Amino acid sequence: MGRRARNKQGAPPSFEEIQTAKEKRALKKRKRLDSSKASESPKKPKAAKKDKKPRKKEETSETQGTDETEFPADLPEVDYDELSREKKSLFEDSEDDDKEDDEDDNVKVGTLDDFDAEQKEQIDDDVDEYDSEEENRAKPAFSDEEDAGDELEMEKINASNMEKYSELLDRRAEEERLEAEEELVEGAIEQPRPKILPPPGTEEEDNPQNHDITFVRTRMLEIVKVLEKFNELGEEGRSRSEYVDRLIKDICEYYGYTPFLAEKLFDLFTPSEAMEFFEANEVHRPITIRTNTLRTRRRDLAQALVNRGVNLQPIGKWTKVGLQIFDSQVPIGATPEYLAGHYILQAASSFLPVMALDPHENERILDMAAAPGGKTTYIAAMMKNTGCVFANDSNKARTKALVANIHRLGCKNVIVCNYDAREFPKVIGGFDRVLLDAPCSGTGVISKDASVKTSRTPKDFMNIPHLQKQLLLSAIDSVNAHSKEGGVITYSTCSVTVDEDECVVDYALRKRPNVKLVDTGLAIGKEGFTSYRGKIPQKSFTNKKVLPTCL
Ligand SMILES: C[S@@+](CC[C@H](N)C(=O)[O-])C[C@H]1O[C@@H](n2cnc3c(N)ncnc32)[C@H](O)[C@@H]1O
Repeated sequence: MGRRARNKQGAPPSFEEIQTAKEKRALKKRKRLDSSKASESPKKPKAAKKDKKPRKKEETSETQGTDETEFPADLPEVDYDELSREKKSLFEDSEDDDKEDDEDDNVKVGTLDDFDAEQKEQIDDDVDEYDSEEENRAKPAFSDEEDAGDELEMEKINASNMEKYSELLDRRAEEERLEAEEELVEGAIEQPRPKILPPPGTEEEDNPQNHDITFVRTRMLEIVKVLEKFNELGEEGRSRSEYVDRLIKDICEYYGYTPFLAEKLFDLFTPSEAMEFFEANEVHRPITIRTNTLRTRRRDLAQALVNRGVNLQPIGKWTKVGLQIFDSQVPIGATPEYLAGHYILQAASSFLPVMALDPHENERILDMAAAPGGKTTYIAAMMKNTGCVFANDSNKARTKALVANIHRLGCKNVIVCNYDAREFPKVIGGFDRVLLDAPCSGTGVISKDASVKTSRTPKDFMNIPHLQKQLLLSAIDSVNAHSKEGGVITYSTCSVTVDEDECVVDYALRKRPNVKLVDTGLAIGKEGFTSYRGKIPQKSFTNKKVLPTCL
């Protein structure tokens, strides 16, 4: 069965990851031991050269602590080395307009240099101790198999090796965290057939243990471990469903979901994937912006924002318009560049439906559920303000934000309309491409809207898919199947449930046999479900868009 793409950010390590890390660490320890022995050999006089104080663990965490206080709690932690590298690569990026970019390649961004200097200053204090450690310990003590050679060269921290040094510190902190997590789980798990479930009759919710979140968290991890290897670890006389029931209750207690939604979401994944999913929903998504190429280029925008004290980097290789914001001395939604429409605050994932739609210049495009316009304005930019985009939304109040964004971003090829999109084929048809970014339950954006955890009911998962199915049929009926290059529909939601995604597409394919699935051409993402509880007879839908074949 295909599984959903995992969002690794902020998620706890899976048990497989813990296991792999454990083996890696054992290997490293052996290497360290070997190299310590080697360092005692008289051939390495350096190890005994100076009498410097050994590095203290707390100093590493203190540095991290300072970093944390420098940033607001809702912003992600920053890997400054990575950031610095990415910043530099940002200015080496080849954008669409390569020629102009070449001219700007030598542009000097003062704050980038300042940033490098600051970064160096920050670690300068550590350098002496690092030197001493470098000399007192066996050299490859931090080393991984892959970079042991490089580290042997690291005589002293300097501009060229400070990134490596920082990576080593990060790795060490990560190792310690994993070890702690591992001990937590293994402490209870390593004995055969541990008794994790409360004895029958003591399950009552007034049992104070069931509300002690540390206890509940440990138990969740233990139960997941058992469920992953039930035959080996399941307690005799206890069924799998007893473990699952306890786990669902613990998920509700710990993360605050209703039992209905916790179970619905849990059922989409393996137990450890489910835990990663629930954990990821507790972590704020990165703040990202999309460059409005109708007004500026990403390089110029980045430079302007860096000059205002914004720490940023490109989102990834798959987008040339996205930037991730780490921290900022100014409100990102109120800079002069924002007001001038040089960018829009937009989740990186929301670029993807538009990239899959792949709008071309001079086409006629329908965005069926468009407010507040993040995707409409991207479509307009990709079309370079040519052709025509119909931006529709049934909610009149929301069209105000849509109009405001269209104006701010300078989109001149957009017509805003306010219909129930189910009626759209009767209003106007013959579009080259249609985007249906459907209204949905929001189960994929719980980190943004935690109210979903308690507000969604079983009825929602009947009514919402029903509307989505009707909208998708309208989308298909609004497209011109004979369109030269187009005839394409992209269906997207912010939800992870099969009812709202695969089942909706499956329904449309059955109702409109002239339609077929085509690849999105996106470089990221994973295959979705090919079957789910006997519901989906079709092939995988993820990373597919809908293409009506000629009638
Ligand atoms: C997920 S949001 C769209 C977000 C938008 N595409 C963007 O990128 O900014 C779904 C939208 O569908 C609209 N909507 C709900 N039911 C609709 C219907 N029957 N016809 C058209 N729009 C509808 C909602 O008002 C909401 O604005």
